[in-house]
Amino acid sequence: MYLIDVNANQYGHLEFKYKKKEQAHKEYRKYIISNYQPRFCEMLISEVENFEKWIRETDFEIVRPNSMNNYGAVLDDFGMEGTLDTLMKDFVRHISKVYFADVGGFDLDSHHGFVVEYGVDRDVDLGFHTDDSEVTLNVCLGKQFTGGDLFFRGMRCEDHVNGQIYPEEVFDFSHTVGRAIVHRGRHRHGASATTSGHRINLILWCRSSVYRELKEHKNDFLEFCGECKRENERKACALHGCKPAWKKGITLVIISGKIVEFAKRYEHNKKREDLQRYEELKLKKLVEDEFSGPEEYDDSSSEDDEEDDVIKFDPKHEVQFVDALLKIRNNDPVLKNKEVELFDDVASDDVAEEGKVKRGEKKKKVYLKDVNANLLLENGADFADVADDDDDVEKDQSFYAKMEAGRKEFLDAVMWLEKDEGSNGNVNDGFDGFDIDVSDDDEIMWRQEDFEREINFRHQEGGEDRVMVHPRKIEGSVRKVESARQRQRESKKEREAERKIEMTEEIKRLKNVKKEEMNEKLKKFREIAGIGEGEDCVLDVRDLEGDFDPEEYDRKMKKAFDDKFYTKDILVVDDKELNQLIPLKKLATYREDEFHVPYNKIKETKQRIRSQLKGESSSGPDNGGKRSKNDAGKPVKQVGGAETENPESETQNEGEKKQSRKQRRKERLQELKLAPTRRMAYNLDVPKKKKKNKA
Ligand SMILES: O=C(O)CCC(=O)C(=O)O
Ligand SMILES: [Fe+2]
Repeated sequence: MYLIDVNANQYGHLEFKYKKKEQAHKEYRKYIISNYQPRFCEMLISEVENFEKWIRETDFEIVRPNSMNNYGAVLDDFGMEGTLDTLMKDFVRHISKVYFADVGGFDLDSHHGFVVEYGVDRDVDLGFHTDDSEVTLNVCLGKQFTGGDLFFRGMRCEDHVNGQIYPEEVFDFSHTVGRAIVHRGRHRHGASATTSGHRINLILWCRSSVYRELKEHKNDFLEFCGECKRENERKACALHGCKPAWKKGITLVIISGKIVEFAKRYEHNKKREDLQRYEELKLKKLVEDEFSGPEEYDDSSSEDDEEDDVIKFDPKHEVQFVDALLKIRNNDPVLKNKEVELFDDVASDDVAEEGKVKRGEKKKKVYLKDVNANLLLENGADFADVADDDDDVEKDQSFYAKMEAGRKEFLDAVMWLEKDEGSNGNVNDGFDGFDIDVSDDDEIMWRQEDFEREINFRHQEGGEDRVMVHPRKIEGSVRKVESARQRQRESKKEREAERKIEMTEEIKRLKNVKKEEMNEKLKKFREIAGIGEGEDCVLDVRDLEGDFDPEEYDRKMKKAFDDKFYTKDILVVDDKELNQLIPLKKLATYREDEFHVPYNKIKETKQRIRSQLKGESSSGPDNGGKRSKNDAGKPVKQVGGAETENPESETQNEGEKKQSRKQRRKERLQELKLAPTRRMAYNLDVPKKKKKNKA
C-alpha cells in the first residue's frame, strides 16, 4: 500500500509525498492528510440544519440531492455554488488530473454539490450505484455515528454496470469525520447502514464537458472498466498465445486533509458577504435596523410593480408584433438592413397617449436588435436558434478553444505525472494513472497520445454519423399564443410571492448575522472592561454601530472603565497592569488576540489594588474625584468617572476632552514621579481621614 500525503497547506498547491508502506492492498493508493478543518464542517452542518428547519417550517418542497436520498440538500441551491466551484477547480482537479485523467479529470468544469444525511430517523443506507459524475469528492463532515461504511465494487462502463464483482475489486472504506475520498463516478459503490447517530457527508460530483463530448463519439477508450479490460486482455492473449494477467491500478484516492485556507476563506467571505448585503438592504431601506422586530419584505419600492400586471392590448401593436415575428422567422431580406424599424415602441406610445411625452420629442425607435432581445426574453433560448445561426459558429469556436485549453492542461498533467514518476523510483510499482500498468513508459505515452487523438479527431474518425444533440427547448420557455399573457401574469404573481417570502427569510437571516456580530463585539468589550455577567454595561449593541464619534467614545469608555476605578487606583498599578486595566488598545480589533487579558485576571488585579488602597487610605470617591492643579496650573488629568457625579469637575472635563490621550498619560506618569512633598501638597498620597482630621 502507498501512503500519499497531500499537503494542502498552501491553498490550491498540493505537495505529494510518496511513502512506501508494507504491502497491503497493492491496488489502492491512499492520500492521507489530517483533518478537514472541523470549523468548516461544523458550519456547513449548521447551515444544512438551518436549511432543513426552514424547509420543515415553511412546508417547502425541495429537490433532494439525487433520486436515492430523501434527506440532505443541494448546496448549490443555498449560495454555495461559487465555493464548491473553487473547491472543484483548486482542489479536486489537482488530484484528478493525475489520477483520473482518463475520464477528463484534467478538465472538470461543472459540478453538482450536495450533502447527504443518514441516521435511524433519516436515510439509513444507500444502494449500490454509480454517480452521474466523472470524479466524485466525498467528505465526511460529521457528526457522531456508527456504521455507514462505503463499499466499492469495481469500475464499470455503461454496458457492464451490472456485471459480476471480482474479488480484487472489493474495497470497504470507513468514514471518519474530516476525511475525504475521491473516486471515479463510474466506480460502483454504496453505503451500508448508519446504525446509530447521524452521518452527514458533503458530496461533490465533478463533471467534464470535454470528456462527455468525447464519449458521445467514441467509448472504446474507456479503459477503466474492469470488464472491458478483461475482455481486451482475453482477446490479446488469444491472439498472442499468452496468459492473461489481471493488472491492478489506482481505483480511488483517500484524503484526510487540511484545507485550511479554503475553510477559512469560506467562513470569512460568507460573513462579509452577508454583512455587506445587509448594509445594502439597509441603504435601500428594505430593513429598518437590526433591533426592529421581524419585518416583511416590502417590494413596493421596486420599479416594476403592479402596473406591470395589467398588460394593455393594442391591436395595432399586436399586428406589428406578429408581422415582425414572421419576418424574422422567414428570414426576410428586409432584416438585412440593421436600421429596419419593425414597429413603434409600445411603451412610448402609451406614454404619449397619456400626454406625458413633450411635443416635438422624438419617439424611441425599436431596432432589430431590440426585437431580438425582447423575443429572447419572452420566448427563451428556442427563438435564438431561428434568429441567428451565427451563434452556433460562436459556440463551436468557444468549444474548440475550450478543447484546446483542456488539451494543454492534459499535457501539463502528463508532464507533471512524468516528473513525479521520475522523482520517485517506487511510484510505478502498482500505480497507474489510467488503471493500466504504467511500468512501461511507452505504453503510457501511447495511451496519452491516443487520448489526445481521440479528442482532436473525434469528428473525423468514425464520429461523422453521430450528430451532437443538445436539448434546445427548455420546458416552459416557449411562448404559447392563447392565454399566454394570462399565465404570465399568474406566474409573475407567484414569483413575486415567492420572492417576498424568500426576501423576508433572507432579511431575517441577515439580521441575525448582524446581531451575532454585534453581540460578539459587545461580549469582547465586556470581557476587556471586566464587566461580569448580569452587571450593567454602559455600552449596548447600538453603540457599536454608526459613525465614530471620538468624544462620545471617550466619554463612554471613561464611564465603562472608570466608574469603579479612580485615578488613585491607577496610580498604584505598574505599567504592565495599567496596560491590562486601561485596555483601549485592546478594542482595536487587529490586536485583540495579542492583548487578550482574561476577565478573572482583570478582576483579580482590581481586587488586589482595592485591598492595597484600603490598607493605605480610606479615601472616598470625592477625594479621588477632586484634584487640585498641577504645577503648570493645568487641571490634573482625571481618569476617574467622578465627573458625572460631581458637577464641579464638569468644567474640568471640558478641558480634559481637549487633551490627547497621550498627553494625559504623560501627565499621569509625571505625577507619579513627583517628590513626596509635592504629592502631599497635591493631596495625592494624603489619606482622607488625616486630611479631615487636620481640617
Ligand atoms: O453516503 C455516502 O457517503 C455516499 C453517497 C453517495 O455515494 C452519493 O450520494 O452518490
Ligand atoms: Fe455515489
